[in-house]
Amino acid sequence: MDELSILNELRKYRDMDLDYEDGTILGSMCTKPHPLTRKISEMFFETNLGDPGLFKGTRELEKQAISMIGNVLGNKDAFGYIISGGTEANLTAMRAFKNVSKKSGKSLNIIIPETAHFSFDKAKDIMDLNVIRPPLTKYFTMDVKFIRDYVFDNPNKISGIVGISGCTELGSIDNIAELSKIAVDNDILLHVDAAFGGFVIPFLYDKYKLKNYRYEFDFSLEGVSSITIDPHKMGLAPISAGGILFRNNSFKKYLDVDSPYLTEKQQATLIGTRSGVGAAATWGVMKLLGTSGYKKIVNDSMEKTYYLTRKLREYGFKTAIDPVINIVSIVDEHKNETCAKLRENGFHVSVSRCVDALRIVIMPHIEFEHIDIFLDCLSNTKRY
Ligand SMILES: CC1=C(O)/C(=C\N=C/Cc2ccc(O)cc2)C(COP(=O)(O)O)=CN1
Repeated sequence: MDELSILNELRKYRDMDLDYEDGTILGSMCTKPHPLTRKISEMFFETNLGDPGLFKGTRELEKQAISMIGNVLGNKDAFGYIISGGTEANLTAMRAFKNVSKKSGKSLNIIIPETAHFSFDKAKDIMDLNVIRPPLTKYFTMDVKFIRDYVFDNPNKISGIVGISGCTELGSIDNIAELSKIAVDNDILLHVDAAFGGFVIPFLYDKYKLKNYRYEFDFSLEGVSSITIDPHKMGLAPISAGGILFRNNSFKKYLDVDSPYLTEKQQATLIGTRSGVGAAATWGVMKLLGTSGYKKIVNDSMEKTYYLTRKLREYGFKTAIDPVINIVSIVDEHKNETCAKLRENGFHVSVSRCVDALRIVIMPHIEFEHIDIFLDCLSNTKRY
């Protein structure tokens, strides 16, 4: 085949994919990347941060991107990497937990909520974590009184806590401020999974903040040791661009392995060969949008979230919780059937595991008219 026929053949497959701009993708936490990142991808498409001595400029951009994200998270000394995604970021944090615990002689007992993303199931499988699941409050956050008592009753037995800032299914935000105090009081590591919430919560207008939640989650809380925050979700960077940040580079020794044949003699990331596109695109889109740009994106999404929630109630639907961030959970005891029918009608929603509800994520590609069309489709689906 010559190049043109290869491209024509590939186009046939690409045309089978859905398009964010159609407004029918309602269950995704990714969206159309910012147009600037297309040019950046082209510029950096052959770079390899797995051998950074060959790509010193790209490595510098990764460091600056981490520093920019660190500034958003209240820590200019943050250490970390722009990696494949939130899964790799969470695995990396658990790997650091495991190695710190090994050094301190603590057993690998980690408190992780049921609302955690399934990447922690992979971490448990790979690293034999002993996971403790605390009870949840009616706001789908961990019961911090239970955690404080449990840690007190099991001195020196808990090596880490994972808190979620914007959980995958419902968007709930754990009480990180309280978890931070527990972590400091008991010399426990605290990892915050803000894969989705990290590019939402710092930019959220107060008028969208609910009184039942504590929104602080970043390094300004003394007990937070690491944070997952993904530019390829609400950061508008292209896939793959996940982020893992640690409070400082003292954590690097818990991640490094010798990499004798590379330009750097030690490598900390799980993935070896890795494109520099994610790092460069994160740098570019953050420079372009800045705080005001992300505030506009986030609060426009919240406006649409509130619009959907208001209209749902007019149609007689209920939400499992009031929207904490741009995620809406529509109570539906027949969630799987409804999800299938909506899909037959061209709408791609997802379902929650922890409640009987449809899960809608109002990403920047969703417009008000998309919401109106979806609501009509949902209402017709539920009528019969
Ligand atoms: C709190 C948290 C998450 O909501 C999460 C992913 N979430 C959602 C990933 C997703 C993206 C697009 C799509 O169409 C469907 C799902 C991950 C893993 O992030 P990933 O490895 O980049 O997918 C970690 N933590």
